[in-house]
Amino acid sequence: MYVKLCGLRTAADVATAVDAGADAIGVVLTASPRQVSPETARALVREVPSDVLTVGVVLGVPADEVVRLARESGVGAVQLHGAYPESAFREVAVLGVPLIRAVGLTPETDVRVGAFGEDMLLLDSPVAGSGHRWDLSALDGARPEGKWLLAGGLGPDNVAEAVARARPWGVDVSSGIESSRGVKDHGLMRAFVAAARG
Ligand SMILES: O=C(O)c1ccccc1NCC(=O)[C@H](O)[C@H](O)COP(=O)(O)O
Repeated sequence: MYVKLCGLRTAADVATAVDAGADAIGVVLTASPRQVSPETARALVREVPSDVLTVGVVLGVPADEVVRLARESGVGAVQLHGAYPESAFREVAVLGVPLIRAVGLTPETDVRVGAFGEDMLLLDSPVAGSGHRWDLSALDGARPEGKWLLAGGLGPDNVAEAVARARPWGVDVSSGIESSRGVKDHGLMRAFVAAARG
């Protein structure tokens, strides 16, 4: 089970994620209570061992700005949230790093991993980083195959049940490992990784 911990903001968050065994860590580079500057992101990702993927998370900024933010921060992958067209993925692909397409699941969603040139698909609640769960029965007629991550309102207490129901390749979390908005709880981070793999 691939585990990504998102919205990290401090060196202690990153050290805890790595020590807990996360496969990927996310830093939010655009408007959010969890946003970090490219300079802060660069300092954080520098501390991450090469076998842990560092993901820059973006929403609502144009593709050329995504490229600039990724270069300035030095992240090893980019997660594009929301209504980015395929052309935006082509533009961001100039970075030569793995891309994650993060979307809410609707009847119109293309659930083929790689349909937009991405390396992973992330199925999330309609409002990114909100901690809201969504109805997993929507997957019944539209289950992706391959490298897809489940997100949206997951936490240590519900991730095992959600994994059993949705059978994703991996999971992603932000709100469910926080003590308050934007503040990671290191105990919850460790508990989440253990529960996801349990
Ligand atoms: O966290 C944010 O504030 C955020 C802002 C803009 C784009 C994405 C954002 N977060 C993405 C994530 O944290 C996760 O990929 C995912 O949405 C899960 O969030 P949560 O439901 O809080 O676990």
